[in-house]
Amino acid sequence: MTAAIRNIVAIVPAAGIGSRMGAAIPKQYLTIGKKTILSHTLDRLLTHPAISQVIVALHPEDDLFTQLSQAAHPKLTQVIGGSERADSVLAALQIVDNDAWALVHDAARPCVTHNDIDKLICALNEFPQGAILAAPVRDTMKRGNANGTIEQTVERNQLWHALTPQLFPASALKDNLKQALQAKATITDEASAMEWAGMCPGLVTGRVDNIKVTHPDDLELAQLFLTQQTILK
Ligand SMILES: Nc1ccn([C@@H]2O[C@H](COP(=O)(O)OP(=O)(O)OP(=O)(O)O)[C@@H](O)[C@H]2O)c(=O)n1
Ligand SMILES: C[C@](O)(CO)[C@H](O)COP(=O)(O)O
Repeated sequence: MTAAIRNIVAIVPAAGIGSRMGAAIPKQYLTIGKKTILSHTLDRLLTHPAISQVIVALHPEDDLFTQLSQAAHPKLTQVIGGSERADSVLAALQIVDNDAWALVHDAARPCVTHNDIDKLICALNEFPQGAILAAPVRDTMKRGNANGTIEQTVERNQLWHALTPQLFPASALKDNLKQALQAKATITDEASAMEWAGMCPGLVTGRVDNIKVTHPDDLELAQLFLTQQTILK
């Protein structure tokens, strides 16, 4: 089967403030090795041969992005993000051609590999409505309650951690995301907007080192993974 030629545009929501990180600056501008987290992420996307353009959604008061070398990259376009992650993604989708595919990837996930991006793109042959990278849950899962004790054990069969990138037809994602937000649906990733519209996105097993840097202890883990990926190249 010949691979379909798709126009794939990467969207990087990078307009958050990183409150759970508790740093003096937004977490995407913290450095790992010699680059910021955002620079690591953008380099992974800008160097992937199947990605034609990278759109980064920035906080309206972001005065750090222009200091990154990637800011001048010819494939990169900036937009102003919104109050929630989904708003930032929707802002970026406004400038994506309707016939393109939107590959949405968190700025806070610097360890994504080209191999995982390739897996996701290839999976579109099996999942024409779109697909996401995800990691099957390994541990026994518990739901806690307000007093800090276990309420129940959650069935972990077919339970997955949703990762990014998440890859969908740009036009459908834009329409469904807009309508889901207008309906006040809880949208924490692109797949939830597509599910809200009745779609069935595919699950593509991704690497567990594709972590989202969220809390302070994630920084050391991301540094370890980035170092290991460089050594094992
Ligand atoms: N209004 C927002 C909120 C988040 N994001 C981006 O969405 C990604 C995932 O969000 P998260 O990890 O929650 O980042 P923050 O919102 O910055 O973190 P926190 O919730 O701890 O403030 C991040 O790259 C973040 O920059 C965004 O573009 N626009
Ligand atoms: C999109 C995401 O990374 C998938 O797990 C996650 O939903 C982002 O959540 P956040 O609270 O905006 O970090």
